[in-house]
Amino acid sequence: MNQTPDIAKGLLANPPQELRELLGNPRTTDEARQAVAELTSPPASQPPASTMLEAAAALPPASQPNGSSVAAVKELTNRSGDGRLQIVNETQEFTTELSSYLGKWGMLDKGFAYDVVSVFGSQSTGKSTLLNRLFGTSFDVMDETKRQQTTKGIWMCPSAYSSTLVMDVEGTDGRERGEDQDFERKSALFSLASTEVLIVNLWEHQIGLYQGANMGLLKTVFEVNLGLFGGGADNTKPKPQEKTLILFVIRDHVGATPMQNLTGTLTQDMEKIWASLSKPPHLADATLSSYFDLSFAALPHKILMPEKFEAEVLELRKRFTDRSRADYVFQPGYHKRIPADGVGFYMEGIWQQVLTNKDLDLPTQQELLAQFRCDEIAAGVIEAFLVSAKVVRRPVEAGSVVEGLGSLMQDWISTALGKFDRDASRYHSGVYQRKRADLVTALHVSLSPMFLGQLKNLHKSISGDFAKELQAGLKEPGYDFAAVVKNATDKARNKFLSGAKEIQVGGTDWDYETELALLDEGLRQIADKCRADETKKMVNAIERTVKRQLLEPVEIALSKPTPGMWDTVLSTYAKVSSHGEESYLAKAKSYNCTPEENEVALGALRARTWLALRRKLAEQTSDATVLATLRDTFEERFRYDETGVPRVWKPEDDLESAFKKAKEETLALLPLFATISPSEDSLLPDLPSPEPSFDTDADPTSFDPSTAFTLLPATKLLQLETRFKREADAAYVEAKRSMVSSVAQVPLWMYGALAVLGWNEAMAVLFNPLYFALLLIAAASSYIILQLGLAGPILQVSKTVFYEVKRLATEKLREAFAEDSGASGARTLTRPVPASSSSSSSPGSGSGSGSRLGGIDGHGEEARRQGDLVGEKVVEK
Ligand SMILES: Nc1nc2c(ncn2[C@@H]2O[C@H](COP(=O)(O)OP(=O)(O)OP(=O)(O)O)[C@@H](O)[C@H]2O)c(=O)[nH]1
Repeated sequence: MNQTPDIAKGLLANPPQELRELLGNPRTTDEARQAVAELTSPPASQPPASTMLEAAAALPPASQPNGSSVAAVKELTNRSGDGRLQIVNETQEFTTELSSYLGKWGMLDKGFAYDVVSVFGSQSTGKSTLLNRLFGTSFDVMDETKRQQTTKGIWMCPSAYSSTLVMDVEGTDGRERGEDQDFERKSALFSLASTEVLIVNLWEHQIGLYQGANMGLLKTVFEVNLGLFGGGADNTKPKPQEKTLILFVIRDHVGATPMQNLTGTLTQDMEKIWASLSKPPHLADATLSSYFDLSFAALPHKILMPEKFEAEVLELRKRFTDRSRADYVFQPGYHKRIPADGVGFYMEGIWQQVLTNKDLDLPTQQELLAQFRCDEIAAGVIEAFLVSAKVVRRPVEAGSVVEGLGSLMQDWISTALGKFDRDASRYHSGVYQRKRADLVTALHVSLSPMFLGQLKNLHKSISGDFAKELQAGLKEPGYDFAAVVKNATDKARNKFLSGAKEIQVGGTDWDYETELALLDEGLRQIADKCRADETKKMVNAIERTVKRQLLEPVEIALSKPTPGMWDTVLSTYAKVSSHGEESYLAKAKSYNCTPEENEVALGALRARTWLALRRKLAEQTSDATVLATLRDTFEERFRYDETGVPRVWKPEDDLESAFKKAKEETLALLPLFATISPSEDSLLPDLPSPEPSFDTDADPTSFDPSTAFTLLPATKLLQLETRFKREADAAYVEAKRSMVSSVAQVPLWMYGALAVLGWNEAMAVLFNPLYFALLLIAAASSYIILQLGLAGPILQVSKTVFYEVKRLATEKLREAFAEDSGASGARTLTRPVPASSSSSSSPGSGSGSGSRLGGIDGHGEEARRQGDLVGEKVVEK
């Protein structure tokens, strides 16, 4: 079972001092930190072995628990197709694939935690061999048998042991290029612009040969360096890191000459070369050490002393990997401060400049790089930002209020700026700051519609809640309208303000005041509408009360017409109207109505009160009502006496005078209904103006002020007078009749005569038991019939029976008399009739016969008539 993760965990749980320093070092990669974090936090599952390897590879070998195995993995990678890249080919073209290769090599996210080393030296001096041994790279090594130049142009390969990019530069002695030093100069420029450590590879026996190829190379390097980092006369631009380490690796060091001597000789040679340079005036005093540090290493003969060679190579490797060593070569002062993800673009730019421009302007290159990379990073950041924002943008556009939108927006901005800062802050500071400001603006601009949308949605939702709140408040018993509106408004405003402030993003000039003003206006309109509705309801309620108070007294007054009736009506009207207005004003106080609104509402109330009065008056002065009132008045005077007792007209009463008086008095009241005419004109009310603007839906009818006090026209009065007279006359006739009928009654003396004449019969009945019993039975039957209410039906049945008997008797009698007459008629007709009698030639006989027949017929008809009369008389009896 592999216990490496547990060991690593234990180590990381209580890290040694070196590891702590490493984690605190800004050059330690994010990847390494991430892997350490994963190991130290409790894992959901075992971390993959690759993560462990990556983490270990990202740490310097000194802290690698199993460094050799990691290197082996990387070496394998380097030997594969992706392991190296020719960044500049034989025709001096720069590769287009450097960035993608850097990605494959896992270098892009290293930030500044990477190093660049390049090697210079004569051709076929074992440079590629040295690099391969030192860094585990896979540069081509010369075939011993052919002795041909192998490295053409510039190659790059990552180190297997650290985040180091290694460049193998074509040999500089120009044996195969002739004396053309063009490429040598360009490659030196290129290397110095991007390299921290320049390895100068030379044989031990070349040292001291001042005129050798290496010396020419170094002179070129120094000259180029002055052009690059000398700054020229222009000191306005910031200088890049200007120091470079030159590491002399003395090959085939046999040890005969002490190292100290060799380094001394080389240093002297460098100083000589430096002194021999033609420097610009402002750099006349510049020393070699201002621009270069010199370092030395020696390696034994690879063929003759292979083991020693290997051992020394391993030792030399530590100077490239072990940060704790004093002679560690990648000191921060040498780093060219190009972030790893910009190396591809930067090197390409440098090479293009090298090809076209002899005076390479590094600050401009770094600015260009910064601009390019900052734009790229910002674009990536914005893309991720928009993806996050898209999820929330939809509901906002659909009209929803997204809770916590402000925090979300802040998070997106923080995340975006965090990413941008992490990647872009490594570039040119000025450009980074500028691009950051641009990014912030772009982020704010892209969020601005969401801010405005959320404000609108807040406005809408709060307006809805406000209306509901008002409705609920107005349903409370005894509510105070002004207080309800104020509470709801305060609540709505506070909600809006807290929502609007929540989505305010720092650094923006986003303004919610405009929307707040719109909200205020909207709330005011809703409250006004509500107030108008409530005012209408209130006016309607007052109107109902006013009508109740007004109409009954008016009806009573007009049903008993008197000359003072209009005074009563108008004073009631005035009292009720003013009471209604007072109660409106008392209630309207809490509605905060404006004086204009009060005026309109009061106008409406007055108009409606007047209309109600007018309608009632119209109703009371309709034909039927006026006639009924007159009739009642007339009857009251004619049919009842002064004490209210109904009159029974007697012959001695003066019916005509009484009738005349009652009729005249009643007719005198009719003109009262014609116009509203109080005893004093001052009692006439001021006519209200018809309501034009208040609740026209409720009662749009208006009235004509010119006929406001007229009720009945003269023609109508005449009609009513005529109709009334007719009715009064009928009443007179009826009274007269009743008087006659009372005159035709049985005289009193008849009752006396009846008592005297019928005394004996009455006594006979009373003292005869049979008659008396029959009388009692008859009385008892009558009583029962009356008690059961059968008198009517019995009477009806009796009548029916009587009429039926009468009819039958009449028919029988008629038949009987008809038969009797028929028999005598028949007897007359049986007499012989002369033949001539049927002849019509004798006018005498004709006429005689005719008169006889006529006599017979007239006799029969007469007899029948007499029979009928007798029959009828019998039946009547
Ligand atoms: N004497 C000696 N020969 C070496 C040493 N290292 C490598 N060689 C040999 O030198 C020859 C050239 O090696 P390379 O590594 O190709 O040299 P190079 O400088 O990269 O050659 P180019 O790329 O063509 O310029 C090879 O045949 C190696 O075996 C060394 O330390 N001493």
